[in-house]
Amino acid sequence: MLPMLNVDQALGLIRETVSSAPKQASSLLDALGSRLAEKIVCPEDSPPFDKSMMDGFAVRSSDLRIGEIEFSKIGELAAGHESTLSIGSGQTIQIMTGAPIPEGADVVIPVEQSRELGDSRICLTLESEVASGRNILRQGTNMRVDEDVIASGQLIRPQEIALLAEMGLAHVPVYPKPSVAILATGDELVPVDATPGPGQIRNSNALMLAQQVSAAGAVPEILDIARDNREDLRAKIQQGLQADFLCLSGGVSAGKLDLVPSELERAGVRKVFHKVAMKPGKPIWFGKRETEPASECYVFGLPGNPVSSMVCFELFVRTALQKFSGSPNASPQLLEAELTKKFEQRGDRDVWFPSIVEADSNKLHLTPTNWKGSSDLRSTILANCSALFPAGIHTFQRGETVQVLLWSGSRIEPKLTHNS
Ligand SMILES: Nc1nc2c(c(=O)[nH]1)N[C@H]1C(S)=C(S)[C@@H](COP(=O)(O)OP(=O)(O)OC[C@H]3O[C@@H](n4cnc5c(N)ncnc54)[C@H](O)[C@@H]3O)O[C@H]1N2
Ligand code: MOO
Repeated sequence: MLPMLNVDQALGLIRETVSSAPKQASSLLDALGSRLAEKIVCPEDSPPFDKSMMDGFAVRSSDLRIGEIEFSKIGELAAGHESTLSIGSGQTIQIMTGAPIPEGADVVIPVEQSRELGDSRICLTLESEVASGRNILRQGTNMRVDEDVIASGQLIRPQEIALLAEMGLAHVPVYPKPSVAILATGDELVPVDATPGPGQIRNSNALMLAQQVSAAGAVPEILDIARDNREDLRAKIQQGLQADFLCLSGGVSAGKLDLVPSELERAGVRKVFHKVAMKPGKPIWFGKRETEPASECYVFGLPGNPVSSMVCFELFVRTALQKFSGSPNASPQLLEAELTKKFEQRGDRDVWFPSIVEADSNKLHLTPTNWKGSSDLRSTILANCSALFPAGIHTFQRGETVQVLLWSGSRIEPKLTHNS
């Protein structure tokens, strides 16, 4: 029998298997959270003209010296307007922030350094020398025409939207946000608002996975629970395969009613891997339906235990979604943190242990929770990450460095010291 894959090998297979989605045009309003599918080249200089950075008086620097100097004011210029006047020696135009610098001027003296003398006479007071260009933002200072300004694959955040808007790009090429169907399987499951009968439990995985999908920038659709019979499962799998991704939970291990792998293969989903040497999450299944490009679907069979589903999503599904969405480096972002106490484990699988990572001014600190296993959701409430404790090492000492996977929707809080 082949040895079970490790997490890195499984991630490698996911990156090899998942291609990025065909690009499409998106309006700027809808582009938030998508990735750019082409690099963006600057179509015009920014700023497009030399502009004033202060409300003040535009003058020639050659007229300036320390002390008080009188000027004749020949006009006023607000942002959004252009002056037809040219400034000569001894002349000034009162200018507002953002207005184009009038011809002849090469300096703006802030209004705070001015005094009206009446009869269009202005006195400017200088306490130190002023060089040409003071308080003027020259055309093209921020970016020049034909420069590459945003790389393909860049995540579109509010500031990308603003820069694209500044460049006049109302529609941009993006990788579309993936649609993700979520299919919980199991005869024991009832909807969250139903009262469980004997042997039944509530379907908590579907809602959790939907939130993880949203946090990953994708679009979830929760399907009705599939029952542990081939007909129902088959019909719901067909429904789920219409999405870009299908995430099932449950039914992937070795039980008699674990029908998911065989029904997926029957539906034309080619298995890429089944089982990874990790805890929680060992029975995870991954495959791709590739009948025609238009109906490609990537399928994850996530183990039904809630913490297993959650951690497998964070490690594997997120990585696949990143690749599909055009991320240039799709992979879980692992941080390094120092153990606050000794930790011991047994077992032959790498353990991704629900833990608390906190920050002080110079490092991250890691405290494992009192986790009781794959069904123990409660411990995850205190936690914000999984800490990786590799198989084969039984004792991890306080102060040792461990790798940490921050969960989606979680943040790192400052570590409270004894004095605080
Ligand atoms: N003989 C073996 N048995 C098991 C193995 C194995 O290798 N050999 N692996 C174990 C491991 S590890 C895990 S993890 C589980 C995963 O099993 P399945 O993916 O087949 O999941 P189920 O058996 O359907 O459910 C497991 C557990 O989770 C509960 N569950 C399922 N769906 C949901 C849901 N939507 N919301 C909340 N809870 C859910 C379910 O009731 C079970 O208690 O298999 C081990 N067995
Ligand atoms: O791998 Mo299972 O997810 O331990 O419980």
